[in-house]
Amino acid sequence: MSLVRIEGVHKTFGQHHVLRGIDMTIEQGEVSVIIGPSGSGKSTLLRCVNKMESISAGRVYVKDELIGYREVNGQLHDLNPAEIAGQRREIGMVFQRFNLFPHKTALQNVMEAPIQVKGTPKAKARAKALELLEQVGLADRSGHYPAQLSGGQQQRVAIARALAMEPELMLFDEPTSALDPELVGDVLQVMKDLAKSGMTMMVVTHEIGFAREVGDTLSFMDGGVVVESGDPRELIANPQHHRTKEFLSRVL
Ligand SMILES: Nc1ncnc2c1ncn2[C@@H]1O[C@H](COP(=O)(O)OP(=O)(O)OP(=O)(O)O)[C@@H](O)[C@H]1O
Repeated sequence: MSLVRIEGVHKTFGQHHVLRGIDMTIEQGEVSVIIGPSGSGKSTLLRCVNKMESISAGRVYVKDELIGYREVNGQLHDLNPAEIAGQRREIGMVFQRFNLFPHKTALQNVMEAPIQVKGTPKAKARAKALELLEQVGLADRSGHYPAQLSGGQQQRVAIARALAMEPELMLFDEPTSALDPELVGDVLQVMKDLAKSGMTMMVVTHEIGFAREVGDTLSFMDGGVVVESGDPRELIANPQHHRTKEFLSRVL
């Protein structure tokens, strides 16, 4: 069974048809990397997967559960916010900007959601958060506030924070784009380790090296469609579509 099924997804913002029929499946443990030019709809697609955006047509299923909607006689009805929040517990998201709580330490940032959302006892949430901070290489920074951490360290806290909810699926939206170049490697390493541990991941990135090395599937999006997808190494070495070729020649 595919963990994620994206079926015929369209998204319009007013007159602007941003997603024009996206079909994609992601298997358990798969790392699905999405590349494409600015404005091609990559972020919008990720945001449709966890219902941060409503979709205009189509369906998204995670673990066979329709995300964001209830289907009655072929018609989709919005789930209520509590139901959507319940589904989002299964889907961690890491953004370009880390958006940590500035007045909370790294440890408090990571502990927060399990306590607030899942009612996890504080001691248990703390122990798990410390474990996760160690996993992302920040065991010695647990008492630091975001302003005392580099961008790369903040992003690793953000990853630990998402993992604290024990998600089935992790969405990464250009997680290294806002970082100074020398900080990118540490964040990518954490993502690589996560991939190795078997996490299912959808990753929007401009890091072609990451796509080649870590991705199981690479999809090239342009103009709101998936122009081509396949094995990352093959697709990068031998793109079939002229739009993919043109894009890769600019970024490689
Ligand atoms: N909330 C919104 N309202 C109106 N238009 C939007 C909204 N969000 C995105 N768009 C538009 O949808 C298009 C696709 O945006 P999206 O952010 O998904 O692209 P992207 O491929 O992720 O680009 P980038 O690589 O620059 O992040 C853009 O033209 C953008 O202006």
